[in-house]
Amino acid sequence: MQESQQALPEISSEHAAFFFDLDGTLASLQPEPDLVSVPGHVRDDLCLLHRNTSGALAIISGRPLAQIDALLAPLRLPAAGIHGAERRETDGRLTGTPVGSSILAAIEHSLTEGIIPLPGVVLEKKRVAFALHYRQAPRHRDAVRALATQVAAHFPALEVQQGKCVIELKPESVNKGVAIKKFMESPPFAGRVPVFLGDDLTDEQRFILVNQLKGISVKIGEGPTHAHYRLQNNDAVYTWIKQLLSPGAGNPHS
Ligand SMILES: O=P(O)(O)OC[C@H]1O[C@H](O[C@H]2O[C@H](CO)[C@@H](O)[C@H](O)[C@H]2O)[C@H](O)[C@@H](O)[C@@H]1O
Repeated sequence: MQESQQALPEISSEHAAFFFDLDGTLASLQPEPDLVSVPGHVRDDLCLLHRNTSGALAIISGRPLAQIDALLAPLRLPAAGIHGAERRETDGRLTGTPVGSSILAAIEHSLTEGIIPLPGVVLEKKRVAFALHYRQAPRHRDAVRALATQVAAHFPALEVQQGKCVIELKPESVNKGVAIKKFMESPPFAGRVPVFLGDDLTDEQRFILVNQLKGISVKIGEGPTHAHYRLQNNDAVYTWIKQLLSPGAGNPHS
């Protein structure tokens, strides 16, 4: 893991496939998930970049597709939601990873009961995953992790994942790396250079994957990382996207 990175290289949208994380990358972190928004000018720029790449731009997020769409409306981009458990392909086709409803009900019951003695901890239920948020009650971090681990032990199809002030229970067969690889297998992504921007600890494995694919990995914010490049914050991401859209960007011959 490194602390500092070189300046981002020139990137031509003709040859790149862009993958954006949402919270912490396209949107600034907020005290609660529902308070998040993506500025209108950023949505406009994503729309242009999507067009300039002939559609090779996808959102890779822990949020469900429905929330991704609500945050980016009216855009409906190719996307992997719930860390890849839900996917919308370039042609709009939807696929999902199923988890039995009785399992989901049992987990929801255990987590709901389990957080009663942990005031300030919020349970977010996604279609096939759960997030236990402790941003408002950081003192409960260890108890939240213990609860999630204990519940996951009964359901091997699910695994525990640490995020920023959140512990998630998600299908173990999916992750953002698998989602990026799948997009890269078909047009318009295939044959392009993958560019992935993320901010979280869970994005580190994705940075390693993108490095292996000879792509461009970009960490948002501070801290050690496997990413080769860094942008300091969301505003720097917005400025960088804007630069990609300027005439001749990334094309030394124009
Ligand atoms: O993969 P991402 O797009 O980065 O999504 C990761 C999780 O983001 C959300 O939680 C995080 O953002 C919240 C709003 O800023 C913040 O309050 C929370 O502490 C963060 O963990 C979302 O609620 C989760 O479902 C996503 O998995």
